Amino acid sequence: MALAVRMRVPCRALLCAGAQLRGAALGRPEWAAGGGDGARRFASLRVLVEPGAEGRVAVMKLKNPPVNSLSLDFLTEFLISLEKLENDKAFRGVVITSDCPNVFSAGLDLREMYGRNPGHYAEYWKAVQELWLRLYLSNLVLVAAINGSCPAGGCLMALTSDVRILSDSPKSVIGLNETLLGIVAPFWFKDTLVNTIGHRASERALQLGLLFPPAEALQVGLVDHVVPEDQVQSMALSVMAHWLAIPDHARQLTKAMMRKATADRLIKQREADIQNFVSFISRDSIQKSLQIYLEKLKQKKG
Ligand SMILES: CCCCCCCCCC/C=C/CC(=O)SCCNC(=O)CCNC(=O)[C@H](O)C(C)(C)COP(=O)(O)OP(=O)(O)OC[C@H]1O[C@@H](n2cnc3c(N)ncnc32)[C@H](O)[C@@H]1OP(=O)(O)O
Repeated sequence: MALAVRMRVPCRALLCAGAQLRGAALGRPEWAAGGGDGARRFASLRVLVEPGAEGRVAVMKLKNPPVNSLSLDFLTEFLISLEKLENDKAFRGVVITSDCPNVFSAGLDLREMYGRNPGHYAEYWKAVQELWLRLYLSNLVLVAAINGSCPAGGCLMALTSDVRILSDSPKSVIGLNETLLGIVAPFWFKDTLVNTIGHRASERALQLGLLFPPAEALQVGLVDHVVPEDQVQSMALSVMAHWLAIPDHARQLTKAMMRKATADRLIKQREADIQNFVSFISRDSIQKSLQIYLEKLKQKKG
């Protein structure tokens, strides 16, 4: 019952139950507690959660190598971890960072959107929506410690945070580059960007599929700080301390006031958005674009 009362996002429990079933069906343990404070430190295959130095802050490390693509399995494990943190009153803030060198997240997993059936596309898109809603409306202070490349869905994930710190490295580019793949960022990706950098800058960034290098990302307001790579984590914790100095109730209500209307737009038309996605992604022309893009990614190596 307590869980039901705390639920602000429809179907979350169902999604998580589905994830656990899928994990069980694959015959692997979903969670392994570790360390002296096992109750607070937990890990799934693809998400590592560690308490920060002061205990009020958790660090979530994305570890879905090689590039932290947001596969369905990754999304379900991430959502379960986040729910655990939301339900644990001891935690007030979360730093989200990557365990994969040079990449924060490559965004949505292209293999989930290419060559599958409509049922799979629908299940996948529902999980992507869920990720955005849960992060965007989180009561926790979220700080994205972006220690590498951050395109498309990776950028969306970072944009849900309250603060973004980007490593000052040539690999650390960030943006919604969907048009470069021949696909279109959904309205709620666009809304999140507009809420962060404004309408004109978003229009340009979205149409051109811009991936901003650190200095430009800072200038346009896509990130809040750019620091040397080895200072990303410490900067995130220091910014977090600043945000945690504000009383939770006042900060949380203010965050909801700023974000609820944007989230409600999707909540009101979730099913239609799923259907739009399924019919868009199933088009032959879109599948062809994705195929070409995937081939380009592979050829890059050879
Ligand atoms: C009007 C109607 C509206 C309807 C609405 C419908 C809208 C649909 C929108 C759907 C939205 C999508 C958002 C997305 O997130 S799409 C994903 C976009 N991501 C990218 O463009 C990033 C692609 N990747 C890279 O650029 C690079 O990989 C990297 C992140 C810069 C890292 O480079 P690095 O050199 O380290 O690594 P490699 O490129 O060699 O990659 C290693 C292997 O990983 C595979 N890979 C990379 N990215 C992805 C991915 N996103 N999904 C799946 N797999 C990925 C790559 O192919 C390599 O695989 P290999 O080892 O098997 O060759």
